[in-house]
Amino acid sequence: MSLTIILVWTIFFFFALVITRSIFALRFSPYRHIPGPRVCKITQYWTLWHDVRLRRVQKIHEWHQRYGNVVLIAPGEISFSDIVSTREIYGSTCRLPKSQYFDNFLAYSNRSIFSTLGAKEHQDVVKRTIAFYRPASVFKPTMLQPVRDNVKKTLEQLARRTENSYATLDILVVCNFFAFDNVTRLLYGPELSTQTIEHETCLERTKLAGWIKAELWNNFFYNFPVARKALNFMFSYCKNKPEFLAADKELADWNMRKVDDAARNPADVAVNSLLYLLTTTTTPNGKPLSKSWIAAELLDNIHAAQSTVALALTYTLWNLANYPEWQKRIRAELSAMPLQEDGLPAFGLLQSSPVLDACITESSRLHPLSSGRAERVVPTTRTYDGILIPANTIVSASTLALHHRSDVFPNPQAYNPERWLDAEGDVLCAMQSCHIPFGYGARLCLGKPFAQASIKHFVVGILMQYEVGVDSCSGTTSWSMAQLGTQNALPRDQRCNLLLKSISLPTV
Ligand code: HEM
Repeated sequence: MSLTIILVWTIFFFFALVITRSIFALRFSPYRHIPGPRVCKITQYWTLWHDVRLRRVQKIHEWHQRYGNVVLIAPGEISFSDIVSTREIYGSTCRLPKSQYFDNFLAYSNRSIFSTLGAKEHQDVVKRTIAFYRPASVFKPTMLQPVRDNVKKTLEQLARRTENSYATLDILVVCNFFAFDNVTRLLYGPELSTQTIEHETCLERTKLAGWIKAELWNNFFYNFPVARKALNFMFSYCKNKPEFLAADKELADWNMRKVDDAARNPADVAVNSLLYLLTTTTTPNGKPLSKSWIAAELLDNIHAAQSTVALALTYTLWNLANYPEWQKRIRAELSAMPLQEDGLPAFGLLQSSPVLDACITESSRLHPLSSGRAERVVPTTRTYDGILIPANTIVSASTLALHHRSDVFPNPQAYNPERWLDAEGDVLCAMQSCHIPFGYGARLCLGKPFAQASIKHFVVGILMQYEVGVDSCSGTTSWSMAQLGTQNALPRDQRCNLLLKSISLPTV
């Protein structure tokens, strides 16, 4: 047979396959009645293509705007953007298991709390640490003081860099350092945490840049794990592996060294750290937790806490830089608060500061930071929002679409903290229900109270010292700040240059 005939037959079979698959998907598939782009009904590759381009989250939001609350995003995968379905998917009643996507978050071959799939298994492991993250624990002065100290140290560092007047700085880098120092302190305690805030070029800090690069590649690697293996193999003999390949392993090794240090010198582990809790906790049959599970849980907490908090801070400051009138209103609120010895208002007062709250909440509505794939699996055929969903379908809620519902948030693209100050009764209730930056229900973010306390302290510290502005020459624009559809939604340019101008707030 000649090569031409083989080629013709190959093309013929390919088209026959595509046509058969399309006819099946559009006429006979159990998903044919679900609204969504036609191409998504036929193949999963269209959504996958947007995923590796880091545009998945935004695309799904666009599809919700076009097709409504229920959208088929790939054969067997459905996204929702209404609160009733969101409650059913994530609420404690149905307790749907997480999808296999979370296998990507295994560390040292262990499942951390975050990557545990089944509801029952999750209930068993979350018991170990849940009390550690509760407001009653993290809002204790012993837990909050290190955060406040880190704000102070960051401000001292900024004062040197702004020479007490003004400068344009990449605030994302500053926020990354702050978030990293905070979480490492929470996890490992003072002896084993970074404690390097003074040294901008220390090992951990230079590695942060690599971790951000690795984050940008993760969507590709999660979809094509073989590609990661192949690249790792190709570069295995290179001394200097590209940062995006080496960073994850370096962080994992660095974290494991902390666990080893703790095992060698248990006296160095502070009693209020997560490491202490994990090393002193036992399984139901009285055995200590395995070293690799402890390390996996700590590593997962770094992933969960570091870039999310850094980005929450960055976007809050970016929005305030664009709306200086809200900075003034926060400062007016703060000016009525007496300051503690460390120069910041007491946390109790920050907790009841409606303008500050409204500005941070509105920022997290416009820029949700963990808006990736919170997928769950429907075990049996059932109805959501009046639509029959076959068993084993992967379901998720689109955080971006919920946060931009125009019936709940009029003019949803606008940064308008006033909406949170004005709303009451049912309107406020609907807004709160559709605002899920920390997830929802049974798997709600454990670190939410700690994250909120860190964000408040940092924003207040900055606004008390500086007017934050947009520097039109810096290259940071709304375009460069548009979020990428990654697990932690980074800005497109991975930087945020803001102008910091010193001010002095009248003291009380
Ligand atoms: C602004 C900052 C943060 C955001 C936006 C955020 C967001 C989220 C979201 C959306 C989830 C749920 C994911 C899912 O349902 O699949 C989650 C889970 C989790 N987060 Fe956070 N997070 C933040 C900060 C933190 C911090 C500071 C910590 C730790 C100190 C933390 C620890 C965790 C853990 C352990 C889980 C897993 C919970 C479980 O499965 O039971 N997060 N986070």
